[in-house]
Amino acid sequence: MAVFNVFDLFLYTFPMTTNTPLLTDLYQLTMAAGYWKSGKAEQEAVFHLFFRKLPFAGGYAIAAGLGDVVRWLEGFRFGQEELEYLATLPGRDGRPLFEKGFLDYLGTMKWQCNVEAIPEGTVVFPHEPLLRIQGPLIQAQLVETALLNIVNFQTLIATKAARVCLAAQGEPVLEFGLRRAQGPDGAVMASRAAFIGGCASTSNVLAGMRHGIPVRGTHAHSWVMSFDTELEAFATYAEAMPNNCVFLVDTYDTLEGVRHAVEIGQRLRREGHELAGIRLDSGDLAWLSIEARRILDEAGFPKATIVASNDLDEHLIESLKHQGAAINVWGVGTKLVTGGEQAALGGVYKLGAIRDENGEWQPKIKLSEQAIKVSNPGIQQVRRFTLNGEFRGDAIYDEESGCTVPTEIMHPADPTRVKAMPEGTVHEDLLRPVFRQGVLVGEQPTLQEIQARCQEQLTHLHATVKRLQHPHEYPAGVERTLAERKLAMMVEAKGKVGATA
Ligand SMILES: Nc1ncnc2c1ncn2[C@@H]1O[C@H](COP(=O)(O)OP(=O)(O)OP(=O)(O)O)[C@@H](O)[C@H]1O
Ligand SMILES: O=P(O)(O)OC[C@H]1O[C@H](OP(=O)(O)OP(=O)(O)O)[C@H](O)[C@@H]1O
Ligand SMILES: O=C(O)c1cccnc1
Repeated sequence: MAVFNVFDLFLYTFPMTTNTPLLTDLYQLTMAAGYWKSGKAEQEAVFHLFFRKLPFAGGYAIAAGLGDVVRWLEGFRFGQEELEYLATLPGRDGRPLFEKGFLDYLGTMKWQCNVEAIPEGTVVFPHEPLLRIQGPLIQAQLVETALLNIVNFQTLIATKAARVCLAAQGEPVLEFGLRRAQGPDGAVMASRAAFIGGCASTSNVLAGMRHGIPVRGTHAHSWVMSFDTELEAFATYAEAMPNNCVFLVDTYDTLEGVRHAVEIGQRLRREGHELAGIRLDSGDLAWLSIEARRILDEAGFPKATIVASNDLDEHLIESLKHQGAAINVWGVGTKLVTGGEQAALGGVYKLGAIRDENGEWQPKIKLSEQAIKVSNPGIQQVRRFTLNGEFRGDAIYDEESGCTVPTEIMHPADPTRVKAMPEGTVHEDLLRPVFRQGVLVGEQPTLQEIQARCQEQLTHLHATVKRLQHPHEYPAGVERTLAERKLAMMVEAKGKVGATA
């Protein structure tokens, strides 16, 4: 008889053990086998991870996911179980897909790449490498899919959270998304990213334990419905949880619910506790919140908060603010943790350069019919220019050839649009070392520090860039020397295509 222990059952039901190099697309492994077979595996290469289009038609994005990338890369090794599984995979003719020699090679592989990254919580723009991976071609290739998976999703959600939190104008945003998130792993990653983007807390207790995010919550309609009356429901909750009383008042009649909350609030006060607030979850949130505020204030509860939830996003919050809603805390779930109108960020991972047999770097370019999709060649760095505390422009430049001074930034899609950085700007390079030859360097920031960085970064962006709709386009592009080199490479590559056609 098969015997299950509880732990096995848990892993079976929730296989959240994604910390394995098999979190990849099969083609990475078949290419790896090809690199190994053809003797290219150890050739040094540089890849960049970047996105081409800002999410939510917004003016900026927030880099996120690096912490999980670091954890994944630290555990990057092929164990016995993984190798045994790969050995079972058949090729199209039914014979093993992978040679034993290749699997033995994978078994001895040790992560040895250099990784540079833009710190989490930094505001970032299209085409800027968020990560730069330099090392043996086979290794830099094998990590592509997992890195994209982690960074694309968390950058998307951190950006959404930043938009929601800016709309809430500094009032706390509680992330309520677990029940509607994209599976258990997606939910925990979303809670992490939402916190980076500015959320005050999460209802997701596992994310709280994993990442140290404050956990908060109210109660559900089921609590009220399980009693004969709403008053009895609030009274019983107050007895059980006197220090966590935010009553959900809209199960039957919202304003009557607020009066019941007040009645129990008075009882709590007599017993030395305080009514923390109420939550509205349906109806006209602007009108109801104003009425609820009046009732609470008149009853002597000016400090009781009014939490609102119900399919909120940054646009609804902005609208409710314009309507003068008396809401002080915003509960946001589905549209935050799923990205709402945008389900994914389209980040990509492209080869920038490869070292030839003479030890020289050969820049590489990927052509496209669409100018915006032609990749940037070289070993890239991002230089950010600041004037009087305001971010004024970002230049992607090639580290080998350097950044010209004074710096001119060419628009990524239209090289005739050039922005010269004004005199007096100070600059910093955004990509910083994370791994040196496979070894983690420096202290990793806490999630609280990352959140603080995000808040601080946003203060340096002009308000027009942060506008929810039709934001001003921040000047982020390619530095002139790199732009000219790219153009020359495009012409040369097109010539080669023409010559062979
Ligand atoms: N004053 C307002 N201005 C703009 N939108 C609002 C306002 N008040 C509520 N909304 C939004 O309108 C949508 C519909 O609200 P409504 O109360 O009809 O929700 P519902 O989903 O039908 O209610 P229930 O949750 O009880 O099913 C929600 O997304 C809600 O956040
Ligand atoms: O609307 P979202 O932004 O996704 O926020 C989360 C929603 O989840 C809950 O509703 P649900 O109907 O699941 O349970 P409830 O009985 O607690 O309201 C809560 O009341 C919110 O409305
Ligand atoms: O605590 C809450 O109020 C809560 C938690 C999850 C989803 N909706 C609301």
